[in-house]
Parts: sequence; structure tokens; C-alpha cells
Amino acid sequence: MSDILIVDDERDIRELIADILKDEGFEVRLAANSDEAVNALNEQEPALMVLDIWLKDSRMDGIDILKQVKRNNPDVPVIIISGHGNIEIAVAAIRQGAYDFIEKPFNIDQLMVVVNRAMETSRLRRENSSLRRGGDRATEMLGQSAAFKRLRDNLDKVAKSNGRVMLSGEPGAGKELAARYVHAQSPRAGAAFVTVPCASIEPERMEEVLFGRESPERGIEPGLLEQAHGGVIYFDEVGDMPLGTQPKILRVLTEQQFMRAGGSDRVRVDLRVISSTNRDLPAEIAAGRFRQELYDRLNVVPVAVPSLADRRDDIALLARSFIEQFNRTQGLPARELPEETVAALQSMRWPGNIRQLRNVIERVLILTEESGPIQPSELEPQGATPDNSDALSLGPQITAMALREAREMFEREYLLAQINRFGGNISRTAQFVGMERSALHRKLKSLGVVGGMRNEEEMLAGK
Ligand SMILES: Nc1ncnc2c1ncn2[C@@H]1O[C@H](COP(=O)(O)OP(=O)(O)OP(=O)(O)O)[C@@H](O)[C@H]1O
Repeated sequence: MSDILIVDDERDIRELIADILKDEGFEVRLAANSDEAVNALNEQEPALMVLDIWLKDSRMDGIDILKQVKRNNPDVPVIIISGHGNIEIAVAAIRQGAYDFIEKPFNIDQLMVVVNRAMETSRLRRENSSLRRGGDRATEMLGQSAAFKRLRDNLDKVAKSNGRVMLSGEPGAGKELAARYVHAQSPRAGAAFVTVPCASIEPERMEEVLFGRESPERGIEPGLLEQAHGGVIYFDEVGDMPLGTQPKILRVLTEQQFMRAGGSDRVRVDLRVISSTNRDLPAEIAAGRFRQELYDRLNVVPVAVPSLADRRDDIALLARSFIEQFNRTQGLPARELPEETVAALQSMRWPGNIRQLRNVIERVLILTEESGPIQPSELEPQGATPDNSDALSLGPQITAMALREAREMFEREYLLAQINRFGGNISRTAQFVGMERSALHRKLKSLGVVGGMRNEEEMLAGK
């Protein structure tokens, strides 16, 4: 679901675009005519399609393919390539639902600006439409421990009101699930629940993503706030909201209305706002990275989501439910979880909390060929570390290396260990290791780790 389908009858252009996109780390598939394009679409829905409007020797032209995509794969953005001077056709394609167009000849930068924007739109559409369809099938919030019961009681009380909630807690502790629980128990349950992944939207795109835009060519493109009308908007990791966007959000909260980018009419929205953070927001305010007024507005009802370390009594229940889920949804073996393995799980450190527990269970079920009860020894190589083993073991070869080589090896091992610890979530990893997300990305690329991390967006989205 993360690749780009390129449809062009001219081999040189097809391959040129493919090379550029591959250099940027995307996976691509190629089609030379409409039949190949339709087959490729049926085989697997791409994240994005780049489509030449003129296709020689094809049953359908670009516009027909575009119409078919809009009918059968409405979440796939389509970028049209048009010949020089064919602006009318390109505009007609946009009216038919194309995402954008580029005119031949184009340069790499022009192509990449459009592709990156379209990929982000695709990711957000998928996230939110899968939620609308209930694609992730609302996971039940499980637990019996005292800490969990306190949380659920708090959420039950909050659900009855319309108050703004700020959920705080460690990564993977279940903040989003708690927000969905509040939505599902509230009078807004029948309306949308829309997530704004504040950490993974490029800051310069944030306002367009939230407020939408309008233009004569493309008409109205509603943003996430508008999509959440009547329901709940969930600001995931609100501490990552760009400083410049914060006063605008504040204004929406006060006035319950806003304007789309490029628009002149005011759009009224009725929203319930739930936010989450794993940062210490008062400290962020003190450091000038978060606005006090916005914090005061969002933090009307603060609810702390306990970490897994504070609810170790729930580990057995959660782990058994994950085994049952993986068996039902992926056909993985329904192995038993004996008490000694539960004890081993309870003695581990869980910095990635419930998400990490879920990942460990999945890996055990995928990797092992055993079919009997899960043994404690099977847990060890799976990422979660016993409480006392913080040290990295780089082995004796390090003494044979030059400093630069050794440093690179350390950086690679260290970053891989941290990424693993945060369940593959790049934004959280970046935050913990004290790097900007984009700098971490560049670092991973320079260390040659990027191949394994290609699906960052998916990981972020599919958490
Ligand atoms: N009480 C629970 N019962 C069952 N599954 C849970 C529970 N809490 C969390 N999970 C599962 O753990 C995973 C992480 O949960 P969630 O995404 O809600 O955490 P989060 O705190 O929002 O994470 P992040 O800080 O990374 O955004 C999800 O797969 C979720 O379904």
C-alpha cells in the first residue's frame, strides 16, 4: 500500500520518473498502457498514481483511467502528467478528481513537491477513512488492574460531558484507545472520530491539512476539522503542533469557526476536542515551545493513562487477548501462555508499553516454529529487554575498528535499538534521542538503515 504506480506510454519518461522516485526511497510499479494500469490497480491498490493523460495504443485514455480510479479506488490520489500547453486538459482532469498535475517538461523538484504532498494526503485519507469504516475494528480496552479501573472510571465520567480532555502517558500506553473509548461512550458516538497526527504532518502543511482549502480549479477540499464536524477531533501528540499554528487552533476553539486556505467564507464546526501528549507540556511552555493559552483550553479535564509498568497485573490478560486476535485475524498459532512466561513478561521493561507487548507477542508467534506453550526463552531475542540489561553489546570486533567506523556502528546499533523500543515509531524515537524527526531520518539514511525503515509513514499510521 505504500508504492507509487507510474503509467506512461513513453518508456524514457516512465523510467526517468521511476528512477527519481526510487532515489527518494519510494517503491514504484510501472505500466505502459491502460490494461497494464488496470491490472496493477487490481493486484494491489497503490498509495499514489502518476498518470500520463495521453496514452498511445491503449484501450482507455488517461481520463477514463482516472474516472475508473475515482470510482473504484477513491482514496488513491492521481497526479496527471500533461503535455506542454495542454493546461485545459489538465484542468479538466482536476475537475474529474485528479489530485494535481505537472506539465512536461518538469524538473525533479517540481515532481517531488507534488508527490510528497499527494503522499501525505493519501496517508491521511487512508487513516481517517479506515477509521470511518471501522477498519481497525474498535479494539476493546482491556484491563482489570486497579490502575486500569481508575482510568476507566475517569473516562466514563468524562464521556458524559462535552469537556476537552488531555490524555497524558507514555508512548503506546493506550492514549488513542482511551480517546476512542470516550468517543464511543459519548452522545457523539455516531459521528466521526478524526485523528490529527501532529508529529507526522509536515509543519508547513499543518494549516492546510486542518483547515482545508478552496480554489476555482479544485473547489472545496475540506480539512480534518471539517471532517470531524459533529464528532471528535483527536490531536495526537499535541506538543508537536507547530507554534505558528497554535493561535489559530485557539481561535477555532473559541469561535468554533474558521476559514479554509484560499477561501473567504467562514466554516462553522461543532467539535469535541481530545488531545494527547507524552511530553511534559508545562516544561514545553516554560521553554517557549507551547502556548500557555492553548494548553489552558485543551487541558480542561486532564486524565493520566497509566504505563504498563503500573499495570503489570494486566500483562497476562493483554498478552492472551493479543494471541487470540492474531490467531483470528492472521491465522497465527493459538499458543498457550503459561504462568512462567507471564512472570517473565512481567519482569521486563516496557518503554513502548502495550504496543510493544503486542509487537513482542506477534513476533513470537511469527518467528517460532514451536506449537506448544510459549517458553520464557522465546521472549529474549524479541526486543523487550529484561530490567537489568541496558548495555549495548557491540562485541569484540569494535576494538579492531577506526573511531569513525566504530562510531557509525554504535550509532546504527543504538538507533535501531531505540526504534525497536518505540515500536517502530520514528517521531517518538526522535523525541527520545533528542533529534529532530527529519534529522533522524537523514541520519538513518546515511547509516544505511533507511531500507529497513521505508515504511515509516505506514508505521506511524498503522500504530
Ligand atoms: N487497554 C487496552 N486493551 C487492549 N489493547 C490496548 C489497550 N491499550 C492499548 N492497547 C493497544 O496498544 C496499542 C497502542 O495503543 P494506542 O495507540 O492507543 O497508544 P498511544 O498511547 O496513543 O500511543 P502513542 O503515544 O504512540 O500515540 C494499540 O494497538 C492498542 O490497540
